[in-house]
Amino acid sequence: MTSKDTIFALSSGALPSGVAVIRLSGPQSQETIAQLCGRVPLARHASLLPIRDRNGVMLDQGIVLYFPGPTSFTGEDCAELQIHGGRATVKAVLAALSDFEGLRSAEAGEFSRRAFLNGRMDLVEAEGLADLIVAETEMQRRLAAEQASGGLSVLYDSWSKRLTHARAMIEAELDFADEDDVPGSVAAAIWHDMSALEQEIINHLAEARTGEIVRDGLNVVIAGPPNAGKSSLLNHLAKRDVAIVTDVPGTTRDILSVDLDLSGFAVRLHDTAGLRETDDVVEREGIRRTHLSMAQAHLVLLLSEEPGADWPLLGDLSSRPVLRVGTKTDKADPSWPDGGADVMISVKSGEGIEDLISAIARYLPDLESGSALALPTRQRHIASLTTAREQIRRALEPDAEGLDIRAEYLRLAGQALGRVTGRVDVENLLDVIFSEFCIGK
Ligand SMILES: Nc1nc2c(c(=O)[nH]1)N(C=O)[C@@H](CNc1ccc(C(=O)N[C@@H](CCC(=O)O)C(=O)O)cc1)CN2
Ligand SMILES: Nc1nc2c(ncn2[C@@H]2O[C@H](COP(=O)(O)OP(=O)(O)OP(=O)(O)O)[C@@H](O)[C@H]2O)c(=O)[nH]1
Ligand SMILES: [Mg+2]
Repeated sequence: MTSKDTIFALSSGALPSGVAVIRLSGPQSQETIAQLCGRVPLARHASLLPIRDRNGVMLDQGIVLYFPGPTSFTGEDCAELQIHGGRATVKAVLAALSDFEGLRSAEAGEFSRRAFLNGRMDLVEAEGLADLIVAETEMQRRLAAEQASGGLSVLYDSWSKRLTHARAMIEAELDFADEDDVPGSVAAAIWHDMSALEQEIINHLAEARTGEIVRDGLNVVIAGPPNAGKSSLLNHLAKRDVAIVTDVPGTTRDILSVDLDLSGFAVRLHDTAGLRETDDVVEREGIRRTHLSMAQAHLVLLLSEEPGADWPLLGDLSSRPVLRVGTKTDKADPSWPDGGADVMISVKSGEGIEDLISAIARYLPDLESGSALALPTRQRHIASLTTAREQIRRALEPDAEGLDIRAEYLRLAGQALGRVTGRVDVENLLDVIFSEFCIGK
């Protein structure tokens, strides 16, 4: 399938840059390059060519590439203009491209979308590619790279195959059980495998939390009474003055978030409004938001200058894991009790900060270095995988209805899996039947 429009876009990053890459995809890619550059380079060979507008005015000299479909990134004819990355240069070349009839700017993700529609990659891979581009930490990169290169797709496809095979066996038993060349009760053997498959999906889904933490970061909420030093800690860990710090209790009202890289993992730190009874409407709204973010946290850092006194007051604040952090140790009399603090810190002296970071790191997933990260990451996948699991469970119920109904549950499970990779197919059911038995004799 080819799209009618030829699309183009600046595919490299922010300008100015040393070199800027403009990509084209669609039926007019070749003709556009011919007119713009005077000739079309040999397929997949870089050529240094002039780039001229329709009046023959030279805009730049660039490295030009032509990738004929279907063996291109999108599966369509593609081209690349690698030009000087000045704002005006890029603007002029993009304007020259707009002048061509039938060419238009690409929408967000449109190259990948075409690659998917042309069967160059599946949905999971396309999503992995999108994650790879925004990956900021080593773990995010590894997770996205595994997904973009088809690691997850292989797993999901193998599950789909098993479901299809099971259905084929049931179909065969239903349709041809009275014929000699189909072994009797062959379907019985597949229930064992379906039960194993259900368990594999359960195990995979059990890693969804890890996948989400790796992809979206560990959510760490800094909470505690006003003036405890929450914003000071955020600034200290972020190594910049993100939050306003004053000695006025109730300074922070909005939630401020900062992303940190902790041993290759993304950690999202949230500074919050100090918890106290107040009549100030704005501060009350801030405190309401503090409670909301605490409820969603993977970890709450409960800060207090007077640990022993505050914690009982703060009471059962969080249903989430909590680290009790005593603050401003530089001010405190060393003989004071720590009130059961997990860590004592001072942002002024730096004391205890490394201990705090180590304590937070203990809440990060324990992943083997170098191993493939085939984890579910997106709600979309998790929802469909859960549906698949539920349908398999139904098919396995001991008092389930007849074979035909149980086969239907397996079909629905396969459909749910197919929605994950974006290749819901039914055609290969017949292929499997014919390859396993000589029915068409
Ligand atoms: N200059 C440039 N660099 C780039 C990209 C690009 O589009 N342009 N990529 C964009 O994401 C990534 C590389 N990904 C790509 C994936 C497939 C094909 C491609 O043309 N595949 C054909 C032919 C493969 C071959 O040469 O053997 C194919 O698979 O049939 C190109 C780039 C990263 N670097
Ligand atoms: N000596 C000392 N002072 C600190 C330390 N940490 C914070 N402070 C001071 O404590 C005061 C309050 O700090 P903030 O970081 O604004 O406290 P907060 O918990 O964000 O307060 P609210 O936003 O009002 O809830 C400021 O005057 C800080 O300079 C510390 O480690 N040592
Ligand atoms: Mg604050």
